[in-house]
Amino acid sequence: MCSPKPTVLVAEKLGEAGVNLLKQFADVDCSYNLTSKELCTKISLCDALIVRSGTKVSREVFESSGGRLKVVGRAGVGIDNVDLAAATEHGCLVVNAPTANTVAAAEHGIALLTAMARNISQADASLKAGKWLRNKYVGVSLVGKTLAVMGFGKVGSEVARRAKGLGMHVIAHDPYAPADRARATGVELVSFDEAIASADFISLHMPLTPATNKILNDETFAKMKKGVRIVNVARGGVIDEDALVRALDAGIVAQAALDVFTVEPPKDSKLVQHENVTATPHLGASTMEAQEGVAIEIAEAVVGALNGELAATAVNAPMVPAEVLSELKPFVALAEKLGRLAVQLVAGGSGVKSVKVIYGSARAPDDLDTRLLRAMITKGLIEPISSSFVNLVNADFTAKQRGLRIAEERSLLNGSLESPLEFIQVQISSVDSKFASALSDSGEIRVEGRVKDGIPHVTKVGSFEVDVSLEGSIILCRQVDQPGMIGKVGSILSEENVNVSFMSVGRIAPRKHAVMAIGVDEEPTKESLKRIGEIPAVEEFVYLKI
Ligand SMILES: NC(=O)C1=CN([C@@H]2O[C@H](COP(=O)(O)OP(=O)(O)OC[C@H]3O[C@@H](n4cnc5c(N)ncnc54)[C@H](O)[C@@H]3O)[C@@H](O)[C@H]2O)C=CC1
Ligand SMILES: O=C(O)C(=O)COP(=O)(O)O
Repeated sequence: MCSPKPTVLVAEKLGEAGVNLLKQFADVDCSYNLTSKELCTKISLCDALIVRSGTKVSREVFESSGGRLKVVGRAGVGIDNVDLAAATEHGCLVVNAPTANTVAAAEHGIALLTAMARNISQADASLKAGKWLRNKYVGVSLVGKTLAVMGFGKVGSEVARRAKGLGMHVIAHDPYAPADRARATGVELVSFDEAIASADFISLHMPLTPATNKILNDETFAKMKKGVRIVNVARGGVIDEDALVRALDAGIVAQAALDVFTVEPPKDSKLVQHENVTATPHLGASTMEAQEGVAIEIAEAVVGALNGELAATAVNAPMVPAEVLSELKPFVALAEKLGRLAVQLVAGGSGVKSVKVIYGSARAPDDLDTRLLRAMITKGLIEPISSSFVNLVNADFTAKQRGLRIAEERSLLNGSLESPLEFIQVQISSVDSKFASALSDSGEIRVEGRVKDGIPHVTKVGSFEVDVSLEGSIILCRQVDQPGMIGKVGSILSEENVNVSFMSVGRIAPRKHAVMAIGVDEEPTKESLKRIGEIPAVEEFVYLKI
């Protein structure tokens, strides 16, 4: 029998508090040191995967999951070991634990900086080998020296604060960091060239991206002060390691202290064995405190994501603050239902390519984040007509892949600022409709909805005003407006024991055309739908599953 609990694969050592937290909610499989093949085999039985930096979560892993894998949790910061594009394409959320190991990484950076400056590891090894070399291991002082912090993010800024405490003159380079935040720490932001040319010490704290890959190379080493010292607790790949060996041999770089390597564990020992290199095996985040913190942070994020909550630390989906989310929640449901409604009104054979969404709101345009709503409209539009599974993670990607363009517009209203939205309107242009009355005067399918008492309602179909809660399924029916129509349709449905939850009639003018919208709790049989269609005054009708 299938277990009702989700299964979480923990593929690398995770703090006990995190594992215990996961166990309250899921079946937890702690399997370390899996080969890529073993991981690919296991993953098809897992709903979530938790890794650190030692596991490559490649495209193959997502492909092998057969759609079951919903969340990858990175128990740490760097997500360069996770194929984010593949995760997004497979609708798999990636979350990380971005804050719990910041101080540990910064402290390790400072530990390496000071250990390197005073030859601690070399002197220790020499003493243990029975030598007493006091003249060989004369170090350099830190006070008054210039430290360039490359990447002034969470770790970089903590390193900067600590280095200032050691009496160093700290500058930083970070193209995206706000200058006032740097200034508040007493650090000047400078250009890349200025940073590397004026530094006595360089400490690397940027993520590994295509732009930072091998950012320290033969050319940039040549621009540095002779005798510069380098610390790397970021990612090995930001340094061209062969170029670093050459720079060390040439004396351009006097010393390097490295916690991270392009390939881990490093295959080529030339760098690690170099006598001017101090090396640790990726220990930046490895303190008792950081590992417990990271484990709890990631376990909470993964459990939340498996419960359908939007993760605050999502890496490949919009992060929606809790207060914004609770405000938008009923509109999220409305958005999906309007998408479902609109697409079911399209006549078979018309490809849906162009959709316009209008958000009616009294709030200023930048006070409404529509990414969540757009994703849910996309889900509503695509899921009824395909086998794709669409969620917040892959909505934009899936729409793009299907050639579906979604344009968004704001209609600024004068109403109350209390609610984030008054209405959402979905238009599908250049298609035929199986319910001609859903077409507006300008020829596109148009449905509009509002939230009433927390429940989504459709309030407009084409040019007809209706009012039906979008809870079960609905029958839309256009007829010549005349007495007795509601009774006729209602009695056909009651004969079938179909419960009518809601009924509303929208008409252009008395005794002309009207559109009747009927909400039903059960699915009517084909026969009863046929009988509704045969009522003489009925001109067209459609049954829609919401
Ligand atoms: N050795 C270890 O165990 C650990 C390593 N790390 C690594 O440390 C690095 C920094 O982590 P956090 O500070 O938490 O990340 P963060 O995202 O807070 O900071 C990174 C900073 O780098 C900047 N940046 C991006 N591109 C840049 C470029 N081309 N030049 C200069 N700066 C650039 C960003 O604007 C950002 O301010 C990451 O690579 C992370 O993976 C983090 C924790 C532990
Ligand atoms: O958080 C990070 O980016 C790290 O590099 C820490 O890696 P780890 O979790 O110790 O494998």
